[in-house]
Amino acid sequence: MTTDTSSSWVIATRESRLALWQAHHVQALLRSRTSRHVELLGMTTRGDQILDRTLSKVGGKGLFVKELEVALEEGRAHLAVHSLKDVPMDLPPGFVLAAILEREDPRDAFVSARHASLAELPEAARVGTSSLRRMVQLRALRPDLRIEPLRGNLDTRLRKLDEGQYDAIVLAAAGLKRLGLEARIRCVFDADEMIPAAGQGALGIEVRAEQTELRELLAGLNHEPTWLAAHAERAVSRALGGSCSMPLAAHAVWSGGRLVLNVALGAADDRPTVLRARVEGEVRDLPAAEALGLQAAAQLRAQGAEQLLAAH
Ligand SMILES: NCc1[nH]cc(CCC(=O)O)c1CC(=O)O
Repeated sequence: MTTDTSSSWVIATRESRLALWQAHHVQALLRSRTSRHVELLGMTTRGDQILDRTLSKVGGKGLFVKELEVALEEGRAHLAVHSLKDVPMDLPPGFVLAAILEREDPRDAFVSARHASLAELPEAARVGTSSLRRMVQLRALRPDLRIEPLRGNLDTRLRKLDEGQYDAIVLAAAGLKRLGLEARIRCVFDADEMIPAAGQGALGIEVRAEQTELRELLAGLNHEPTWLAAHAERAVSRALGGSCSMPLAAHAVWSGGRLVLNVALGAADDRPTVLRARVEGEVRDLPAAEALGLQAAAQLRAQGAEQLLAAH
């Protein structure tokens, strides 16, 4: 089924405030580079319908992406804008990432009404967070805290904090900044101490592989340093099995022309173990970026990643 969309590019997007901000951002960038109309097609995904449950228990991040891919497949839309963090490591056959935009702040943020930082939280304070990755790292930093699941879109999470369900919450700085909620951030975590998720803070644009004209247009939006860093991060996850029920952190930064990749892997159960590794290299192309990711994964395996993964 293909409709006549020859005069416009249609962007498939989820309808959360953050997703719409991101889609409008890409729409504006594209409008300055093409004479075609650029329109949005808002959609509700399975992931949005079940926001009250921990995602890793109901099938993972792919739930935010699938419906958008169906729209691309059916020709109702041409490109899908995603938070790269939510994009599974392997796309279905026929789909490609056409561009990754320059990364916004990749760090996690600490939000609280009464407390200025994690260190200032009283003993046994309740901290809400939505990801296993944050849970295991928070537990390593402050074993006394009561770390509790927190689901929902950004506004919902902030509301639950404001209602007093938690003493503090931890979430991505990028989302808060994009929505003009930066003032809610009391402090950001050092990315070495609370390592971000693969792709955090970056936007990925997905298209059907055969859309050559569109891919050329989107190549102009690609930010090469972010593209390489994100692929190194994503390679770690793929090498370890790529499941989002895995509390894996992977974050790469450029330093003096070299790419430095920090990774951490925790246990999904109550064990306090967090394995960490740091690798770096001169990375000039995609194969080198992915090789760096594999090297980091190998270091985690050498420390016993298998036993942690086996428990999932
Ligand atoms: N998992 C949901 C999600 N996907 C992307 C972001 C934030 C923006 C980004 O990382 O690009 C968030 C919210 C969060 O983790 O707090």
